[in-house]
Amino acid sequence: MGRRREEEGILAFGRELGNLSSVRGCLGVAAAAAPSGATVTSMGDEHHNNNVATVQTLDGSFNILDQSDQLRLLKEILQRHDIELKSTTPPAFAGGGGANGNNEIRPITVLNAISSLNTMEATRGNANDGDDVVAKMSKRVHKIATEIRVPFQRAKYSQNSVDFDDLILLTRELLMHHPEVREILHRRWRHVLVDEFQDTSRVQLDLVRLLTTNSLFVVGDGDQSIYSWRGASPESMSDFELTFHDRAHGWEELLSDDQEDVSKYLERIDGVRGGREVAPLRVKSVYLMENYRSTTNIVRAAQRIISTNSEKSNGANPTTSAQDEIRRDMKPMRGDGPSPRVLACKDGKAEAKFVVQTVISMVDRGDLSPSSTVAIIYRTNAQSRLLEEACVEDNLRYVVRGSSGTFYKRAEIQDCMAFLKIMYNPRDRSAWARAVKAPSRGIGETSLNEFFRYCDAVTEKYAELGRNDLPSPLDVMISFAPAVGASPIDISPIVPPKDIVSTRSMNRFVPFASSLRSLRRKGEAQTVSDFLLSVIDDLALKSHFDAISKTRDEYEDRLGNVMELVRAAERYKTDGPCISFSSVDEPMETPLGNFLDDVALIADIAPDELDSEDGGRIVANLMTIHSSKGMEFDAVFLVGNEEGTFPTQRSIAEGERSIELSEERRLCYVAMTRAKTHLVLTWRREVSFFSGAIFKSKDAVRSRFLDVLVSKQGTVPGKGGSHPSTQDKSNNLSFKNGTSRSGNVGSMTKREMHTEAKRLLASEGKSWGSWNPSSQKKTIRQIPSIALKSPANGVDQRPKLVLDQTRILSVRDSIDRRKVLTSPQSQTAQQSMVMRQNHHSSRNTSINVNAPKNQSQTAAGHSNVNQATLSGEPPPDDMDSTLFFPVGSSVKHKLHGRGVVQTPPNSDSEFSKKMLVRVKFIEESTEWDLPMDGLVHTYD
Ligand SMILES: Nc1ncnc2c1ncn2[C@@H]1O[C@H](COP(=O)(O)OP(=O)(O)OP(=O)(O)O)[C@@H](O)[C@H]1O
Repeated sequence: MGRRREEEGILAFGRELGNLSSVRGCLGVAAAAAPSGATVTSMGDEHHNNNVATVQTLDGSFNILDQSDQLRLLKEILQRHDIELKSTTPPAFAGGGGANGNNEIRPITVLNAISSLNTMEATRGNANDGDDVVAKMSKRVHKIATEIRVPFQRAKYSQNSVDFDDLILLTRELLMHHPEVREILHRRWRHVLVDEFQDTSRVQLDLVRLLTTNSLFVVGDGDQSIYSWRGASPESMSDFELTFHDRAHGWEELLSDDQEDVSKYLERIDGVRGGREVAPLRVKSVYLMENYRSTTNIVRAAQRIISTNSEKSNGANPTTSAQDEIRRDMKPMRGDGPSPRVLACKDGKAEAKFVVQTVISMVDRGDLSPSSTVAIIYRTNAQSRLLEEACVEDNLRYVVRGSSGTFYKRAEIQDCMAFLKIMYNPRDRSAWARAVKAPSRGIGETSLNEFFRYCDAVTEKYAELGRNDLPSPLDVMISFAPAVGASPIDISPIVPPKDIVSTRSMNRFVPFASSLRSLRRKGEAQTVSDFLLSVIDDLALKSHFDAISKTRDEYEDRLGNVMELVRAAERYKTDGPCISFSSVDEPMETPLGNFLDDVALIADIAPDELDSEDGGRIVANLMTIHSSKGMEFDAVFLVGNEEGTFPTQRSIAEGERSIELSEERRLCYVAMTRAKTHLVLTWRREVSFFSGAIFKSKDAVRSRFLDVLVSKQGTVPGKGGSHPSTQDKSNNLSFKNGTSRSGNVGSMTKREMHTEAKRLLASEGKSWGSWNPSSQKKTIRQIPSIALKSPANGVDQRPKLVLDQTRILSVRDSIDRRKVLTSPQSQTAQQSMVMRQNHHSSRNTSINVNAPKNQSQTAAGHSNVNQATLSGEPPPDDMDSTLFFPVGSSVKHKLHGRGVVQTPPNSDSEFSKKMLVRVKFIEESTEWDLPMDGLVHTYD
């Protein structure tokens, strides 16, 4: 509205350079604007460690050091101070000193420690960023970081350079201690907008405060705060009012030298004369109560995950927080949609297959169109491997989003593969080029070319001599190793290396050649997966992955990927030793060859980017939860929901109310809220883990997040929640404003409920108009609660609807069942009859706030029906059908015999509510939709 652009400051705190421009600009402006002498780091003396003797200065043309620049500088400083990151004392436990399993401290750890100390120093006196990290630092890391923190700073500033932390910390310091600089920025930016406010750290918040004069607009969702590991403080959002409300300006209490009357100050910077009254800041919170993205069922399911009730450790005395109230009042605008589904799969392979085939069948059935958007979301990058393979196998187009890219193209995977390739096909020069650099051995391009030239010379000489025992490049490299016993091939007398290979290169080749010789021997005895482990150990690849990782998380992510590669190689473990050099001339089908071929097939198909010309087919977007932030998809599949995977083992170890576990919960919320219409959550009954030197399988435990979803009581049985039986049954209406996904209300369709509600209201002489939401917010109760009588005390004017626990009528009598299930058609018809019958009983017995409990139980139980006695494990009461009978699992039915659970129809949102399971029976080869209580699992 005619406002000058420069009046609006948009702050972005992301680490990506693009996003940093505004913060850089801020410091740039500040530095340029600072009067001579008020240089950015002059506050070093005042506020930094007193050891900073020399005042360093930055000018406006400073450059920003990225992490590799920082590490280089750090190593220099460490060297100058004679500080060794390696320790002479043996490690107390694997990974104790550094992430790479030995007692070496990683340079990145020191860098992060310095960052935390700087933040602590800058925010001294406050419970602030860095405290936790400092508390968790080892003594040695703390000591080193303390010793070199100041020299490191000084070195940076002397080069007129800053790092990412400095951008924020220095700007904050500058604005705190130089009112003239602050004023320049206040004049320039009168309106500040911060997006993703939930991800701001305390220091960033200070910066926002310092820049705020009289207008600040922040947007965020505390439930989506997923970057606490990067310093984000989820409280930024909830404490917003506390921070700003009734303050004269943002920087109140942050500055000691702020003397000027605020109204005069604002008049001055506005250029307005004449005593305008300046009101204190008033925080106005606007809750966006309409959700245009997701269906009601998805919104309610996600709310169940995030609600504070689900965090109660013992389920006792569940209270509803104000935040929960607001969440519950959220009005989804897209109708109910299908229920989110929870499914158990046998293992990772079955899970991947299920997800991919479900996507394909959803398109076939018309639930999705080819242009629909689909995401397959997982917690860690390594999980993409099986999903990618399943996509390739079933010809589903896919793309891996996020920086990690497709599995087999990840750096650490390609490094490992390079060694396998040179073992299998030593003439693969690209593999050599990669292998010699993993890790760096000082073998550069020149040395490598010398090696290749020497190989060529050997080939020529052997041809010239007419010899048919031409050594491979691997033989050639191994021939450089010092002879151990009788060397099988001694090439040097035939082609002397010194004519081609320099001494410098030869010195580099010798240790590498020794490693390769020993590895080749192992390859002749070990399976592919064991051999891969030998490659990783013998060549110290973990240290290499450590060195190429910027953070500990990145290192762990890489290790996770590599272990996933080993797991992929396990497929060939019964095929014997991976390589055989006994018949070099005859290409043999070796396990290693088979593995490489299979990988090549997947790697070749795996797209880096999708060709838009190849449109017309649906694309699955594979990504981690973190990468999915901000996106939305018609269908979302969230996989790997087991304890230890999601939430992660590390967060579980921290305890139920830990920051880590809360963040996992928010991650789950973020993932679920990416879905617009379809949401499927899967977990694996069996997962494998690496123990000692082998993979072991173990029974997985369903994620506590899924427990919350499938538990009718809305609590977490076992893992931090009380057992369902101890819970208040009235908590059953899990998706209050939408539909119930489980059986209790599911016996009535929504239309039926409305009709029923109207009928009851009419009989009570009430009308829709008399029903008012209690909340002042825009509360929408799509299915109003109805009661025959209002409570006597008249406090709550909302009538209540109490439905009984009835699911569908269990036709347990075998003769009845035979009659009912004579054909799929008659079964469906009969089933609806059963549903209607049940509905009838609900109406008569249960829509009554005063109905005695046993009355509804009688209706629910239909206790006059004979109980079928089937051997096996009956389904527990608090689970839904698809959960308990995973697709592909074997089941037994008294009449139909053995069968296999089929994919349920996605389009039929009533299906899971009716607790039906689709089964294909072996003898009849017919598919039936049967009530789950007539089925039992078979494990043979
Ligand atoms: N007023 C509206 N009318 C119709 N659709 C809307 C409206 N506002 C938002 N939407 C749609 O709702 C979806 C979510 O909006 P948007 O991405 O802005 O939400 P968000 O708050 O940034 O979500 P998140 O933080 O969860 O990623 C988008 O598809 C958007 O087009």
